[in-house]
Amino acid sequence: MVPNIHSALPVTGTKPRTSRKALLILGFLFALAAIALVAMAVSQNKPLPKNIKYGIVLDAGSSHTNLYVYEWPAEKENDTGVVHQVEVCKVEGLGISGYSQDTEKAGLSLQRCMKRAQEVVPEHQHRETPVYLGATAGMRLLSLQNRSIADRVLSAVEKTLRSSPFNFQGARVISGQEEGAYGWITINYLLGNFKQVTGTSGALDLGGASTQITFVPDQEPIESQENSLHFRLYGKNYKVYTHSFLCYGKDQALRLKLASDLQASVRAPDLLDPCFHPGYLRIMNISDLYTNPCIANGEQQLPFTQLHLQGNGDYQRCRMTIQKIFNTSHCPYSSCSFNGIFLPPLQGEFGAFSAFYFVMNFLNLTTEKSPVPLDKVTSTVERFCSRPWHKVKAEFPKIKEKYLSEYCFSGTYILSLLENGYGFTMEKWQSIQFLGKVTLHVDAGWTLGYMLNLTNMIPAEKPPTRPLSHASYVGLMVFCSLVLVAVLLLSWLTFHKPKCLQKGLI
Ligand SMILES: O=c1[nH]cnc2c1ncn2[C@@H]1O[C@H](COP(=O)(O)OP(=O)(O)O)[C@@H](O)[C@H]1O
Ligand SMILES: [Ca+2]
Repeated sequence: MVPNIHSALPVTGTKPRTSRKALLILGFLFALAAIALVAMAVSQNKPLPKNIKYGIVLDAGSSHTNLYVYEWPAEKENDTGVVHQVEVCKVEGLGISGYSQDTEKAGLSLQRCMKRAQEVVPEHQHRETPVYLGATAGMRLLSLQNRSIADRVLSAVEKTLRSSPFNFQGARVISGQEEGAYGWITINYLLGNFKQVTGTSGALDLGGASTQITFVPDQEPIESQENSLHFRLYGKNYKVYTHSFLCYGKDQALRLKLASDLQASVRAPDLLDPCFHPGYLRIMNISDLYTNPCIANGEQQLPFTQLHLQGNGDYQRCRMTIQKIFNTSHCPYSSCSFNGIFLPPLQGEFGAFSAFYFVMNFLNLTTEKSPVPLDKVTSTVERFCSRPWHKVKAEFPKIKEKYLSEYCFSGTYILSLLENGYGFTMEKWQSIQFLGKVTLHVDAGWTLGYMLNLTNMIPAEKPPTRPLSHASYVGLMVFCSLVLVAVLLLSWLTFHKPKCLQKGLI
């Protein structure tokens, strides 16, 4: 019997409509689930609101104190180069070691910059923000001279720091080794050298009372223990040479030179000084010259109390007088810098900062992209020294007279130290870069390295990395969800639609 097509109509007509509805609902649910999946993945993995951390370090140098405020994203703490310097506050007045006569003032002097730090760090983060003070060569010298006064100065600065709302983590004199090591860590961290296969960069720091040289030498082992440091950073071992020359910062070196000139002269109160400009005159108290352990005795034998320095701006002679403060007569190692201190052959690139930079920058010797050749540096310093003092003063009326009058000596001293002291030849000179800031905003110096170390921000081993970045992860999740929906739709069309189409019902 031929089936009655008409009688079948109502039956076959209602069934597909019901299953189509069900399929539509199913499809809708799947799409909804897929969208929910994507939404969940996005919301779950989107970066948390930016969580910034702060750290404060006070660099209590021999000439003055600087306060640095650093910030970094909390979630990237163990990456390199993520720390920014958000503030540098220059403390007015003397370096803390200069308050030996009135130790309380050392603490009070820091108050203005501590207030400034309170404005920079958001109030709700004051309590968790660590504050460190590291004192360098000025305090090293004061400790050698009078330990109890040095301790009183440290107690006074500690009192000020403790009374601030920040998390006080200590005020101490750091060793010359630490100063060298942290300067080296700072520049290599900021240059990203710890995570690259390229080598590290050496660090040259010139202060007022000490100077540091730090680099990874080719030669092993490092012949003297006290010049040898071992680090394991981001899964790599570093054997680093460092030395800090106490009394060879530029201010103490000038005193060493004057004391040596006095010894060599007829011991008259008038001294012709080739390291100052022609026409420059400075009157110094002899007692000021012999006030610290850099210059041992000698004062008592002098028949006058004041020294009259008269500049004659002679670079070559200045170099010769400076040369006398480097003793190169003995070396108990395979090679030495001066004063019998071990120095392995110089290796790699060097970043020279602090006063190395201030002086070279003043002389316009840091502006060019590639390093200025040694002979050009020498002729620039030579020319500058020969200029009459009144002309120099007239040209730079805004520069502090103390700095301006000493750029001739400082420039000559830098050349003597680097060329004769450390052995930077014409060729090796080209590997020195004079740096004020390493990256855009961060000053080169030991403070950042000190903070990175004390906050454990440089891990010994490589931190585990996620296989995918956040963006690729979300992208992949979206893509997979879309594929899922497409497959479901396709399978629905493949298994159901043909049946309906066959019957011409859709
Ligand atoms: O603008 C400048 N021009 C020249 N020298 C500067 C300038 N600013 C700072 N200095 C010098 O840089 C040196 C900084 O030494 P610091 O006070 O850090 O001593 P330290 O590191 O030996 O303890 C001092 O000799 C200071 O006079
Ligand atoms: Ca310094």
